[in-house]
Amino acid sequence: SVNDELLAKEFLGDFNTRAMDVYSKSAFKAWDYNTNITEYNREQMVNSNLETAVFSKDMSGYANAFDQTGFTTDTKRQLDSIRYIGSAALPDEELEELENILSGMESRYSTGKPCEAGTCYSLEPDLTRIMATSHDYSELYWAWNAWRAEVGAPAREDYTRYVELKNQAAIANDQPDAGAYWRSYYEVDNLQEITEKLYDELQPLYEQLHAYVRRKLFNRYGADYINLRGPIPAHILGNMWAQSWSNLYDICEPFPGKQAVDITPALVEQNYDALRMFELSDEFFESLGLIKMPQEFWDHSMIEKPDDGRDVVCHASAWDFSNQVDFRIKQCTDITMDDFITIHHEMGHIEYYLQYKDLPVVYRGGANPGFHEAVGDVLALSVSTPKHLKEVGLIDEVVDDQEADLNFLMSIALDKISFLPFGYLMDQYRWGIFNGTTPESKFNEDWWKLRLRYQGIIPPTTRTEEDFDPAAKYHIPADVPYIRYFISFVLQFQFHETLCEAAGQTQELYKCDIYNSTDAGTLLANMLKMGSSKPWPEALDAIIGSTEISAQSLINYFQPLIDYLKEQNEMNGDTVGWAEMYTPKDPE
Ligand SMILES: O=C(CCC(O)(O)[C@H](Cc1ccccc1)NC(=O)c1ccccc1)N[C@@H](Cc1ccccc1)C(=O)O
Ligand SMILES: [Zn+2]
Repeated sequence: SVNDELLAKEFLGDFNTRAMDVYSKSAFKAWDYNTNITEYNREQMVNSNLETAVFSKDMSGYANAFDQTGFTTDTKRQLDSIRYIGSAALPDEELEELENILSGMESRYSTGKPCEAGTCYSLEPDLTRIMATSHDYSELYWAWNAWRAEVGAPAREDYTRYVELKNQAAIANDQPDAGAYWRSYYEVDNLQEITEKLYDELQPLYEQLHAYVRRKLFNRYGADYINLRGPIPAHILGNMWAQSWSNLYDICEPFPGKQAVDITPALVEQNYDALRMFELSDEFFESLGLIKMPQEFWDHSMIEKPDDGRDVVCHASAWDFSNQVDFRIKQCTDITMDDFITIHHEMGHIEYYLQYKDLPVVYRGGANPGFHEAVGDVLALSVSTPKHLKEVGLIDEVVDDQEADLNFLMSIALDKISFLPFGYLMDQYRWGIFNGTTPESKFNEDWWKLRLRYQGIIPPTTRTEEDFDPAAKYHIPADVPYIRYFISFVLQFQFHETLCEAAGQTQELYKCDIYNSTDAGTLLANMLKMGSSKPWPEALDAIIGSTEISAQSLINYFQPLIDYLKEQNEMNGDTVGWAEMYTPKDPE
């Protein structure tokens, strides 16, 4: 083996040039498929991925040939990131099988359209709108079941083979299973302990919100469907996966009519379209002195669902074409507050791409995947404040008192606190499958055990192993890890706290809006510029001055609401938790 750092650096330079070319070609093929799902585009993408895998395998061989003794940390870090190549480590035949399974699962999910009485319903926007706006127990029941029948159960066979191939690839990358391989992105040997500790600290907040919301749903749907000491039926929480409950704001509002916080009506009234929503978001990023979206972004992004009958992957994503020029968002934007927030989330990914675009390709990633998910959400915390929404004309007046504050905190909690158990359980579930704890015979049973244990929800109707409900959530058939979002939801409040200090905002954290603060922007940008060139505690230290991830900032932010929820639950005589199992009545 070669112990020559000059040679290693020459190899790394050569790799960087060739990798940009190879990755760029396959990104454009993937873009063509994602924005126009056809058999031809699918095959083009699969073949391109197979070519990329040949390149990755070659490069991994070269990187492995170096004896790193005495090499600098940076050279070692770059070589190591080239050595581990994911599914490309599979033999050609297995890799092709996996690529076909992956694109097949993605197609099934993205083209799924359940039909009823001659009308067919897409997930976005049709079923999403029903789940968000309907108060009809049986209509919600239909949408919830129809989606799972269409894209869940049919994915089960593919998923079983997917698990085998993913584990085979992990072993070829010196990892015991695919879950261990995914966790290795975080470069710590105790990620499960870290996330479990965070969850234990946050669980009390969730169970207060759960009890409060259960009471409100009891008032709406009655004792036939809601048990005040039990779990909540999964289909009446305003979201297809019960992962964010902001669409229940109308029945959860602490002080009705005191302070409007839902801007969906205003967006529609003021004739906002997707482009104007994107421009408003970009303007916020620019106000911090961050890099604005380049012209290519505006020229080539797909920000609306095409109306020419094409099938597209509607689930939002942000793309880096590895050529330091092309950066795009693909989103089927609906004119809602939810989608306005998602725009910031996706633009946060693009901002990260722009900030690290001149680093070596191997360092063009988040400090850890949770960092990448947090960037846009941090800015959205400022954008969502009544103060900011008034400044951009989306609400008429700001009421500045305790009651208005609680209304606002409730609207944010219904997104952020409700998400925590879901963000936590998604990969608990998949880690359990990958390490063999959950056998194929219990794929659905174990899913609902976790959904009950962490979210306190139950299916509205009996589920069996004929079903495969996890596959009704994009990230499962799309092979996208999820613990990144749980970590992001904790990190984003630590970032928010620090950026608010940098912006000289001294009042309560939940009132802070960093708009126009280039001091805050600079602090954020300096961390983003690091990409994945250093272990994530160093990036965390660079922005917040500590290497520790902590739930304390999130708890501080919501403290007034937590007190309110405890008071309300006690006043209603409601016990927190969901110990009493029951079966909701079937809808008429
Ligand atoms: O899935 C997303 C947003 C899509 C995305 O931006 O995270 C996207 C997912 C994805 C899609 C295709 C392939 C891989 C990942 N991720 C990115 O576009 C992305 C990922 C890593 C780096 C840069 C961009 N959000 C999650 C969780 C979430 C986050 C924030 C608010 C609400 C909900 C969800 O909807 O369940
Ligand atoms: Zn994201």
